[in-house]
Amino acid sequence: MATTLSEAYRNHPLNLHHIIPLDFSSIRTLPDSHAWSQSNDSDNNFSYNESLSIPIIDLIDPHAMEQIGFACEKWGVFQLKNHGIPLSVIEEVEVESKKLFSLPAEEKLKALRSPGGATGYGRARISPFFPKFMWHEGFTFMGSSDDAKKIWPKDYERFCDAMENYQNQMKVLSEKLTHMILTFLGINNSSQENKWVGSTNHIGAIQLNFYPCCPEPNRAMGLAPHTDTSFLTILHQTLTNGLQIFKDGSGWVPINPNPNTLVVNIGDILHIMSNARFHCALHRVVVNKTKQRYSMAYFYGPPIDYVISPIVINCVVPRFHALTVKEYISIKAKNLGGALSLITTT
Ligand SMILES: O=C(O)CCC(=O)C(=O)O
Ligand SMILES: [Fe+2]
Repeated sequence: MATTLSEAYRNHPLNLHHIIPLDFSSIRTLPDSHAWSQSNDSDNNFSYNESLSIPIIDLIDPHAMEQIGFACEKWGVFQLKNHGIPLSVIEEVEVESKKLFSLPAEEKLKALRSPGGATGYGRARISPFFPKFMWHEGFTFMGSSDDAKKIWPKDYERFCDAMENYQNQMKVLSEKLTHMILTFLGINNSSQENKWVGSTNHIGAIQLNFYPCCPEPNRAMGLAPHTDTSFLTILHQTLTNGLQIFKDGSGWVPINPNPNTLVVNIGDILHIMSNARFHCALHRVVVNKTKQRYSMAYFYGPPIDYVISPIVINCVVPRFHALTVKEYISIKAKNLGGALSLITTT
């Protein structure tokens, strides 16, 4: 599974030689390399709409499937409670994540993601599309202990066990949500669209994110606006605000953390499969002056040779051309936000 996603990224090397091993904790003023706006235009860039809130769905509610379907149509994102992931599994991954990001820069750089690689420490994959650096560090894990061994040659097991437990739990939850979502879309469990769900032949990756305190949060960007390439993403965030979703007509809407609640968002692949019936949520992360923020995302989707095509019922015209996951990853790696419009049929 890990090798397959690596294969898709190998053809799109990221030029990481200009990564700034910025020791965020020692910085007192915002460097120009990280300044996204002038001090006088910051209000426009970072304003948001607090009058709206993203639905919170209880997974054990008998109507959860319909509620999830409606949330996907309206928002492309929802919050999930009673999700069944043990608190201890989430706490462990949080502890290990904090341990990793608190290391000195030179330790973390031992596991720097190679240009054609898919895992390890480094900047966000979307970085090359933006002129400024983000106030963010990331680490991608896909089941292998190789990167952790570079950082902790003898003492990597705790970290890897925590990541693996989290990954296994997230996979089970993703499969459950996927069955509910496909059923909502009118696809039965034995059909072709469902075959990858529950098999080992899928893509599952953990993305650890860290947003250090920032001296000028109104001029810096934690994670720039993007949609996820996944089928769906499940995210745990620590108790610091920062994640926002873009809603047409309303602007940026915060998804502030709720204890014991995960955030689930629709990625490009499900947006295509739903023939654009489901929204794929554009999201970003803003930063904070006094509070650090961590998040742990699990990206879930079909294997790279799976053909993504819109599920169309009642002679509705497909809005996207069919293509493999690998082809879509390749288009996204070159076009980011423009990728979907390149595969539309009209
Ligand atoms: O940190 C967050 O809340 C969002 C992270 C995210 O969007 C991502 O890893 O793709
Ligand atoms: Fe994301």
